[in-house]
Amino acid sequence: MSNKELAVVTISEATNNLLKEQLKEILQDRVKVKGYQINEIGSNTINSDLVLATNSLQGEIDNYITGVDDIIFARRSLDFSSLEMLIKLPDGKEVLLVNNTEMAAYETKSMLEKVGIDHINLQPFYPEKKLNKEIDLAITPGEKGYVPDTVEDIIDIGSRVLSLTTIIEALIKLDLLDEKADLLVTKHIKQLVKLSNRLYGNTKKVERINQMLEAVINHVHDGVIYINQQEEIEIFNQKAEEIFEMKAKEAVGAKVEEKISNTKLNSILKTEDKHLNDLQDIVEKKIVTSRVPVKLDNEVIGALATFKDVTEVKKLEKNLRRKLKDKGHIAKYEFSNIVGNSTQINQTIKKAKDLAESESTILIQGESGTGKELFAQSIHNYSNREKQPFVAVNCAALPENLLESELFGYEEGAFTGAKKGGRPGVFEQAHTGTIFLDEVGDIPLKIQTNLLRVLQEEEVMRIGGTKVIPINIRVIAATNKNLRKLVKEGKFREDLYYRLSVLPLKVPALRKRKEDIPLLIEFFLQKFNAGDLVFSERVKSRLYNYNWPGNIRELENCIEYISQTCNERVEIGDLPSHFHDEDNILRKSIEDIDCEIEDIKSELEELGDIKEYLFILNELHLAKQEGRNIGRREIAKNAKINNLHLSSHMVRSRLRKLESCRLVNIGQGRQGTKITEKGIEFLERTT
Ligand SMILES: Nc1ncnc2c1ncn2[C@@H]1O[C@H](COP(=O)(O)OP(=O)(O)OP(=O)(O)O)[C@@H](O)[C@H]1O
Repeated sequence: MSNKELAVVTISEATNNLLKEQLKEILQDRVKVKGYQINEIGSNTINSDLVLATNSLQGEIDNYITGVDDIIFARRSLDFSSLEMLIKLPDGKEVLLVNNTEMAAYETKSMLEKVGIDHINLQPFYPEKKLNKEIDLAITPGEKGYVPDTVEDIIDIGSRVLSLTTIIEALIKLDLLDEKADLLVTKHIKQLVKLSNRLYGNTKKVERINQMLEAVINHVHDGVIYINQQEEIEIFNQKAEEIFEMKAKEAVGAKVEEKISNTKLNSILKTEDKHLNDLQDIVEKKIVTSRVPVKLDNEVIGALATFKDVTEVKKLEKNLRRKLKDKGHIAKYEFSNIVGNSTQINQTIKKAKDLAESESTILIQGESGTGKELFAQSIHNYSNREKQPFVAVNCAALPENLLESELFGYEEGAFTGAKKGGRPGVFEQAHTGTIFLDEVGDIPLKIQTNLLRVLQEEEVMRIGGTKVIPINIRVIAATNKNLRKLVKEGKFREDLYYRLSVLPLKVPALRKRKEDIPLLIEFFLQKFNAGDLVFSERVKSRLYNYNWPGNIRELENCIEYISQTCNERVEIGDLPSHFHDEDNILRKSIEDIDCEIEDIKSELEELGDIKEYLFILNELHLAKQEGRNIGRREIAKNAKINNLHLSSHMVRSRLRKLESCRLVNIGQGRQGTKITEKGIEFLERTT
């Protein structure tokens, strides 16, 4: 369930239930829908993100609800299917129009008149109203209880449902229009088109469909075309403009065959058959088309088609095929390939082995480069499916339409060069084996819905296909994102999250299992044939204390870099620059300082007599303690007194060396040279 909430406020319980039902059907589990009857609100506060109240509560609702900024007053429309009966009533017939409030009665009257029911004489009637003449017929939108007993016949046109405009307004406010547009259009388009045709005849065309409907149609990701009985185009959405490279202005009103050859839409008017997911070449493009007749009273009044352009997918597909071929569908790694001996990694391996034995979906979570895929492959190879395929798909690497085809496949002929029998998606390829959905947190919402269905029903339908293919797979998903957070933000379906995270496995970050670093360094040195490289103590310490944001992958890259750039010995300066960035280094440990001091000591020893360096540092330290400056001449003089041969020139070169080790700071002119904190530490630890 999403964390968004919508409150529906009405007068009657019946209306409340009806509106809630309608909203739930559209919003499904994306938004929590709560119902309140106005009289029952009392002192209860409503904390929903959005309130949808019936129109008759305008002006009144403020007395009941405070602190809610967003209130939509529901406009409601009729259930179109019942209008036929009203059309058949004789002209001028007097009819009671019964509703639960005065406002609602007048609203319904005006709505009926707007849709063309203006040939009968509608008399609004509501509870307080007195009936001063006898009328034998009442029309009511679901409020039969208010019809006076004297009335003989009642036509119940059904409760008024939320108008499309209101639904769209709510979806916009809940930030869900993009996601729900496809669903809305399929639900409403047929009804509205039917109505506009039936009630307005053919003289008034697409302008009869309100602007909001057009907005919805234009939001749909597929091209949409609707033709009437005369084969004239009435609806031509923006996506259709793109696919057919033609403006709607040019298309609407024209015969479909004159504008677009080969849509086969006009034949649907005659055959009345449905054609779902056909693959066609239209305007030199590969298009997946679905066509359905639109019927009223069993009479075909038009035909509707949707078009999905798959040309682009085809191009991307080629590259992807190549990549996948390189990859093969086998899992190379086993648990024994996982390098490390820390308690953390050993526990993770143990848990993974336990999980491998079950058949349930596993969700592996961990930072990037921690070895999630390595674990997924090892789990597969440890499971009963080890001899079956292991198919990995990186959900973040592919654009939406390509990912869809990658997962679910295409039917025969979808792409030039595609194999006979179409191309199976990874679900089919992984049949009887394991599918590894890497970066699962990056799957677009639209595909999440399909994915959930495949996981629940254990069957797939290829794009352009009609048959369902049963599949038997074990799913391992991985992500470096916080899926729970994505669910809260509405970016990941909660139901899918629960479906995937049946068995969670957390792979620890490298910085949390430092003991493994030396083992991994050794392992990668062997891998890159650089086993005889010697690391200085400082390098070892730096690699140990580095925070490794890219985890093992970064360590692997680092060792590869070193193996190519260094010979024999690796010094601190040989590491890439970001290894020197303070932000990337964990707070230094005592061992780290010790190692560093050892390194400097051996470096200075190599340069000559270390005593000379220690003498200079000592002189600087004494001067610092006494709060005076000391120059290189004075140091040279004092050295002589102590039987040490150090010319002022020699002092200068040694100071430079000490500065490069950050043990001293050489100041300008009279400022003189100062020992640093690190210099003092070095002195204390070395003497
Ligand atoms: N414990 C380990 N022992 C040896 N090699 C490892 C280990 N963990 C990871 N690797 C290696 O590190 C690299 C990254 O691992 P992998 O691709 O499995 O990480 P990941 O967590 O799936 O990364 P991402 O989240 O970026 O997809 C691979 O080359 C893998 O072989």
